[in-house]
Amino acid sequence: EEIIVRRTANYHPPIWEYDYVQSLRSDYVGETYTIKLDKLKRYVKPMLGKVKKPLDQLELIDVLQRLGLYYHFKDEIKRILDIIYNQYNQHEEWKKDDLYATALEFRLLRQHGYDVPQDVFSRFKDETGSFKACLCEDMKGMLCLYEASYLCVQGESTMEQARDFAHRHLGKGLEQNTDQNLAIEVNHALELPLHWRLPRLEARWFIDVYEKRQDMNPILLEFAKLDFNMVQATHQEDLRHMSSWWSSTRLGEKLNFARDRLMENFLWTVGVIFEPQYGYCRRMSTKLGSFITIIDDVYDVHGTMDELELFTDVVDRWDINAMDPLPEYMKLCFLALYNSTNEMAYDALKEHGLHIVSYLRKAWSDLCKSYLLEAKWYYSGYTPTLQEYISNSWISVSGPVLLVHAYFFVANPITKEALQSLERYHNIIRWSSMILRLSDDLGTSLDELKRGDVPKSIQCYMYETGASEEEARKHISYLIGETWKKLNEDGAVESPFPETFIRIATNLARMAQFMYQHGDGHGIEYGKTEDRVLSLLVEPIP
Ligand SMILES: CC1(C)[C@@H]2CC[C@@]1(C)[C@@H](OP(=O)([O-])OP(=O)([O-])[O-])C2
Ligand SMILES: [Mg+2]
Ligand SMILES: [Mg+2]
Ligand SMILES: [Mg+2]
Ligand SMILES: [Mg+2]
Ligand SMILES: [Mg+2]
Repeated sequence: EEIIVRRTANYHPPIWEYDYVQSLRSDYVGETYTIKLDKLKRYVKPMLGKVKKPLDQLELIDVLQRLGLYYHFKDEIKRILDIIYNQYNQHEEWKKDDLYATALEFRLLRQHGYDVPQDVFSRFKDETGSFKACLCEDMKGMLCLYEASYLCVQGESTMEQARDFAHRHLGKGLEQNTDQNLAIEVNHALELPLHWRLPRLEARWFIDVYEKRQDMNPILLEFAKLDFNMVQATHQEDLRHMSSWWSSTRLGEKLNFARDRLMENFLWTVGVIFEPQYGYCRRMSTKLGSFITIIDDVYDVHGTMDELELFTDVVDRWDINAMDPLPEYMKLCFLALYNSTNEMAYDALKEHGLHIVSYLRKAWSDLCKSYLLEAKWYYSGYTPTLQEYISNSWISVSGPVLLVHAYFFVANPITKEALQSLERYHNIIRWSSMILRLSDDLGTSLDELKRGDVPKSIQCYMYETGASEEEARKHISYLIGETWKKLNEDGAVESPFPETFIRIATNLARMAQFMYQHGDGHGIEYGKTEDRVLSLLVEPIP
C-alpha cells in the first residue's frame, strides 16, 4: 500500500459560528418600516423631476447612486441621462469651462453605457497638449476628473493623461489645506477609484460622508439609512438560510482539509448583487462559492494526481453511476454538487420551461479541467509562460462558473442569443474573470506558494522575464487596469445580456479587488473582512 503524503493548508476554522449566524436579527423588518420607507421614497422621487439644470440633475443622480438608492429610481435616472445625452453637443454653456461639471457628466454617461468622446476634455489642455496647470487649484474638479478617467477604454491617451495628472495633483493638494470633507473623499478615491468599488460597500461609507455635507438633504439621508438597514435585514435572512444549508451538507466537517467559509461565500454574493429582489441569486451563488472553495482545495491541497483525474472525469461525464471508483471525500463532494446543480436546473425548468443542465455541467467540467491542468503543472514542476497561465486561470478562478449560473438566476426572459454568448464565454465573462484571477493572485499567491501550489501570474512573469517580485506585482496591477478598459468597452456596447447581468459581471471584478485589497480576504477572515462583515451584515446604521 503506497503511503500518500498530502499537503495541508492549515486553514483556521470559521470565526463565524453557526449559532452566532442563526442568532443574527434586525429590527428593520415588517409593515411599519415598509410604510415608512414608501413615504420617504414618495418624498424623494419628485426631487428628480424638480431639478432642471443639468449639473443639479447629475449631482443628484451621483448622490442617489452612491447612497445605494439607484435601484429605486432606475427609470427616472435613465430618462434624465437620455435627455442630457441627446443634448450633448447643443447646450454646452453650463459645463463650458467647468472641469467638475464636464467630468461628472462624462463619468455618469459612460457608466450608463453612453458613448461620449474623451476629447470633451481637450478644452482643459494648454497649447503643449498638457492639462492646464491652473486646474490644480480646483480640487473638486480634479477629483471628478480622476474618477472619470477610470471609465476609459483602450487607446484613450487623454484619459490616461487625465488620470496621471489628477493623481499627481490630488496627492499634492492633500498636503495643502484642503477642506476636511473633501480631503476624506480624495483619500478614499486615491485608495481605490469609485468605478472599482462595490456599490453596497460604497453606500455604507458614503452615507456617513453625505451626512457631513453642508448641502445634505435630511430626508434623503433618512431614506438612505432606512433603506440600507432594511436591505441588511433581507441579507441576514438570506444568510441564515444558507448557513442552515451549509451545515446540513456537513461538508465543512467531512472535508476538514478545505476552507470552511460560509460567511465569506455569502459576503461575495452581497458584493456582486445587493438589491433585495435578487435573494435567489445570492442564495444559489452562496452554494456555488461553497462548492468552488472546497473543490479548489481538493485540487490545490488534498487530492493526489490519480484522484484528481478520476474526479475530473466523473464531473465531465456528469453521471452518478461513474462515482464508484471515487474516494469517500470525493463521493461526498460530487454527489452534493450534482444534487445542488440539478436542483438549480429544475428551478429553471419549472420557472422558465428551459432545460439548462448542459450549460451548468459544462461550466463545472471546464472548471475542473482547468484545475487538473494546474495540478499537472504543479506535480511536474512546470512553470508556464504568463500568457499560458492566464489562458487557463481566468477559468480556474471560477468566474465563468459563477457568471454562467448568475445569468440563469437573474435573466428574464432568457434569450437564445444570450445562451450562445454564454456557451462561448462572451468577452465580459472573460475580462471580469481575468480581473478576478489577477487580483486573487496578488492577494493569495504568497500563502499558496508556501504550502505548495501551481506558480501564479506573479511567479510566471518573474520566471519568464527575470523581473523582481515587486516589478511582477506592478505588472499584474497594470494588467488589471488594462483589462478594466476592455471590460468598460464590452460592458457598454450592445451586449446580448440584460443590464443586471452586466452589473453582476462588473461587480465580480470589483469583489476580487475588495477581497484582496489587504491580502487574502477569503482565506484569512480576521481584520478587514471581519470589519466588512460587521458593517455590511451585522450592524445597522444608527
Ligand atoms: C471564490 C474564489 C475567488 C475562487 C475560489 C475561492 C476563491 C476565494 C479563490 O480561492 P483561491 O484558492 O485563491 O483560488 P486559486 O488561486 O487556487 O485558483 C478562487
Ligand atoms: Mg447598483
Ligand atoms: Mg474545515
Ligand atoms: Mg486555491
Ligand atoms: Mg486553485
Ligand atoms: Mg489564489
